[in-house]
Amino acid sequence: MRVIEVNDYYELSQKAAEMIIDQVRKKPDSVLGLATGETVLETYAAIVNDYQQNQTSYRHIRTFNLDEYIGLAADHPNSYHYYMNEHLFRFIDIPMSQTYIPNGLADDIPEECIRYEKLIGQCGGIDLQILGIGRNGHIGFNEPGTSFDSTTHVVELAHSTRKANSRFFSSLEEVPTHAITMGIATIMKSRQIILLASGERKAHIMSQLLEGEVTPNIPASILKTHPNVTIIADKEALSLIGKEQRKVYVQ
Ligand SMILES: N[C@@H]1[C@@H](O)[C@H](O)[C@@H](COP(=O)(O)O)O[C@@H]1O
Repeated sequence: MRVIEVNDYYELSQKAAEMIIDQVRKKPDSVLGLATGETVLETYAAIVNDYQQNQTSYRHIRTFNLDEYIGLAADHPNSYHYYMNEHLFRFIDIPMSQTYIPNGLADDIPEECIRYEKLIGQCGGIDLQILGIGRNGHIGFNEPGTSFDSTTHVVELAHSTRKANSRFFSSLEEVPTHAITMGIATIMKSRQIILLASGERKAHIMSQLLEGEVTPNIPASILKTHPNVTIIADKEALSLIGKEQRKVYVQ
């Protein structure tokens, strides 16, 4: 695991976009794993900007999103389907039929999880997975305590996660209680992973992640055992890292 330290959120977004665009140019039929949340917003904006300036093509790219709320329709403004269309897909030349997001309205949700997991395999697995990190260390919606062997599954969202995500809803009650998420084993099968962390609100979890053990209590800690993980984090997110850990990880 290597950590690239950047000055601020702007630089983080530029760097992340650059690495994704690089992957797309090198392998135009790449399978990308995508995340939602606030952190990746400007990365997507930078990708759109590059598309408009340089016409990088996504025609043969396939994408798999990490997660989706259960019970929100694709056109609900807080669904991750809506988020992805709104911030990325509608601006680039990717055919919508090549963009996959778990269906949180499926009649048979456990079956949907199995289908989604299989589909990733049928597409050859994920070349590059983008991750954000929750303040409790969650990746996707894999909350603390999730088995490292988990594949795509249903989760009950932690109160802290619902509270954190309630900023996008009009009230906490409106935040769905459950979601479908790729599992930790699903994420770990990706050939390359980039995790993004920005701002002071991620400083505590970043120090726990970099200084602590590999433990299911901090789902992101498993990334330390993956052969190709890059963390892009800004100074604020790395502000609580001790000197020794800095030497080990930070470039
Ligand atoms: N399911 C998402 C995650 O995929 C995301 O990475 C994380 C961090 O979000 P943010 O970037 O808004 O801090 O929280 C959400 O719960």
